[in-house]
Amino acid sequence: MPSRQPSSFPHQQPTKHRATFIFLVITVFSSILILIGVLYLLYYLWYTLIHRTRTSPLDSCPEFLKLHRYSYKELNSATNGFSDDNYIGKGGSGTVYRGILRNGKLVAVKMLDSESLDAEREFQTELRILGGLESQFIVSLLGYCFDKKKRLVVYEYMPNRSLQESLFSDRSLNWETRFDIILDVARALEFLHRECDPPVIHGDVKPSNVLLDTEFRAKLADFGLSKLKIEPEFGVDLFSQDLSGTLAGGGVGESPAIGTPVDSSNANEVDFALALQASSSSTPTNNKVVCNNPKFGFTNEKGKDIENGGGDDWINNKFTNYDDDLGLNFDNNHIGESNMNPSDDRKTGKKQWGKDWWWKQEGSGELCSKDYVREWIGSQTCSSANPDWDDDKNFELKDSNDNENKPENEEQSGWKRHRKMQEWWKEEHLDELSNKKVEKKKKIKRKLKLSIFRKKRKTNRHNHENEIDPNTEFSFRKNSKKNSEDLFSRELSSTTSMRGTLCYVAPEYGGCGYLMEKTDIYSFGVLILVIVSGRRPLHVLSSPMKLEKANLISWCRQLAQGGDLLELVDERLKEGECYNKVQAILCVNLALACLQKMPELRPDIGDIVKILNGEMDLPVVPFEFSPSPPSKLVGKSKSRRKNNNGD
Ligand SMILES: Nc1ncnc2c1ncn2[C@@H]1O[C@H](COP(=O)(O)OP(=O)(O)OP(=O)(O)O)[C@@H](O)[C@H]1O
Repeated sequence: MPSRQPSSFPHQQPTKHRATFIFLVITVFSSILILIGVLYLLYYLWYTLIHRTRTSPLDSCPEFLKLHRYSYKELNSATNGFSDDNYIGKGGSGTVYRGILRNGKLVAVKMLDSESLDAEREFQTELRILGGLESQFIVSLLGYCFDKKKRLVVYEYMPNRSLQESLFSDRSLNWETRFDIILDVARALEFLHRECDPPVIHGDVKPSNVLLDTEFRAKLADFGLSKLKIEPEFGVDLFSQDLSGTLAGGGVGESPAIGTPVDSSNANEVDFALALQASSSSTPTNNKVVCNNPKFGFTNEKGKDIENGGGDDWINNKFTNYDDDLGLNFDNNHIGESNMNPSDDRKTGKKQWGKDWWWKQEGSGELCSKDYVREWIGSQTCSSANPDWDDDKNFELKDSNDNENKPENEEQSGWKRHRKMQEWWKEEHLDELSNKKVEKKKKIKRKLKLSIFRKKRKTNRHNHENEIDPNTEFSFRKNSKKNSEDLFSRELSSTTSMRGTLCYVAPEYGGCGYLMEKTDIYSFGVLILVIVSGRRPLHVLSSPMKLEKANLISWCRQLAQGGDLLELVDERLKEGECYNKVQAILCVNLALACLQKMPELRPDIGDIVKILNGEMDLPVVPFEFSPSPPSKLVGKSKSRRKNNNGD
């Protein structure tokens, strides 16, 4: 049998070769395609990464897309290289310059301090919130510039600058203008609280944030500290909580009370506000402690009443025993004693907070308390048209005469005081600062685990955040200028350690509590008093008689008791009797209503506008007690008032 020959072999060979060839071609092509794909992917990743670092993180937010983004070059030429000629003013977060854009539009350009993390946060908050607001009572945000480390915000230009400058300058504002400004600010708040969805809480209502146009109509500005009232941040209903459960404990280590910040990392932020508020308390007896900050370990008012078996009288006491006046109240007899955690002895031993240090006059060679306050008071020691301030200047002179042995000019002594103030604060807060540092380091570690890509950036950022330099943490004049006028020219202002502005911030907020509409209402109350009186909220004067007027809110409450509210009106208005007395009384009474300690008792902004427009009567204001300074300091004036009242 013939063997089987592979008859098809000659035909199969080329077929097999062809198949191999096709297979090879496909393999090569697909390899090339895969390679191209991988290369493209790598290129895409690289491009995105590079591109991302070159654009603003704000670009991805829809709110910012509608805002105009200016180039730094454009703003640089608009402000003539940010020249001194175009310098308008300096605030806590940056410097403001006047500028003219290429289209001829006059603008105000705020250059934020690039070093400050607060500035970065405020920059984003300002753009996110103000960028979306449109109202004739709110300053318009025209655009922004984000260039490497530089952050600039462009606003409409307000020719008459801030209310702060107008109110405390030689050109006094007449009554009509003042009343209109009050109404404008009320309308601005009405817009924010009632017409915006979600409502916006401004968080920093004060004269330097009220800007005036050509006709002196006011617009609210500076939304760097503002908040949108959105859940869940605002999910905690501050005032419908079980007060008994929350307040009864109140001691150290127990649940913090309402309005008390939960985040211990923020605790530092409130401390100084509390300290100064503590210092404002001056009634030696009968004061109840309502500070609930666990850091200080004070027993709250209700807790104390319960201890004393008087729990049911709590609400009543609230209205009759409130001391105050920048807000929180402290028992002078107990601060640093029974209410204090023994572990806090360190704080109380050296600290003078429990004893009304700011009422105390000259010390024993130590930096006296008045000097601390002077630091806070700021520019009132500089030029002013207010007759009271002349007294203050005389006092300054007297001080320097007393110290003839140590001749030093105002600038030197000012700096010396400032340094001492910083040292004092550093010493007081050293432990807290290092605790904060450790806390934040832990946070960074956690965050680093979450992201590999942003590892480097995040580390840098947070390390920077951790670099707590006590010298800058609490600085009154971070950007101090050389001349002596600037030495005192910073108004009480938001600092890196305190959110909001001292004296304007509501007691329940205290720097890091929940920002609510009623927090703005409190600040608005202070603003009304400042506008009506032409005085700053905290104003230390030389003569004992005037010392009782140092705290504007406290003084106003005393006047309310005596029924002589018009005494509060700016002397410059009183001179020619050129003001509307009915409106003035209405304003002061309204302010008192806004300054209620219990936030829910303050009127809401809708009612305030109606009251100012004469469409609604002022609600009856519950009586709140305000103390006088220690009698040895104001003995004369007190007795005089008593006599006047026929007591
Ligand atoms: N749009 C504007 N038009 C005209 N002047 C302005 C404008 N914005 C701000 N200014 C001026 O610049 C000054 C500084 O403003 P800025 O908002 O930086 O600080 P501030 O409100 O005084 O203080 P802080 O930021 O600490 O609250 C203001 O007092 C005001 O005189």
